[in-house]
Amino acid sequence: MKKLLTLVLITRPNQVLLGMKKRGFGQGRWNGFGGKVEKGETILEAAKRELFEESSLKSDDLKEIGLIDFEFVGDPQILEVHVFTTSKFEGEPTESSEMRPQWFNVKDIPFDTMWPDDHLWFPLFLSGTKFKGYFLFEGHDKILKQTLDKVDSL
Ligand SMILES: CNc1nc2c(ncn2C)c(=O)[nH]1
Repeated sequence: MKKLLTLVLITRPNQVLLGMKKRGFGQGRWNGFGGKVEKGETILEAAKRELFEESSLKSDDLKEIGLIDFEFVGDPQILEVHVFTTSKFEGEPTESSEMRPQWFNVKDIPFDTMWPDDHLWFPLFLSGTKFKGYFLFEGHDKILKQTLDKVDSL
């Protein structure tokens, strides 16, 4: 049982745009922008749509840089998260019902208010290294098992 999700990380020199999730899954944590892949849309189309819906930014340059499977003890649904990034975008980051956007210096990423896996793979994303990961969570704070590998292609 896999659920396809997208995650978009927008960068500008020395900075990453994150959004404070205001409700729902991951509420209270800074994260990239993204969400579910709907029927009839590609994963890339979903990433662009969610980016616009959650931040008002538009990009035709999203590049997939990571693939992460998240499993939660007791939940048969595995989240397959496709991670994209770009530094080419249009618009101004704007708060939405879902997200409050804010630019962070790459040296001050607020990992203590992000998902506990993020500090493990962010360095790979920031260095432009493609990666595949797997994280087994117990609840939303404890990682029981993990794998993280650099890959040449996704
Ligand atoms: C469970 N950890 C985790 N889940 C995420 C993330 N982004 C989207 N989803 C669903 C993330 O960074 N970590």
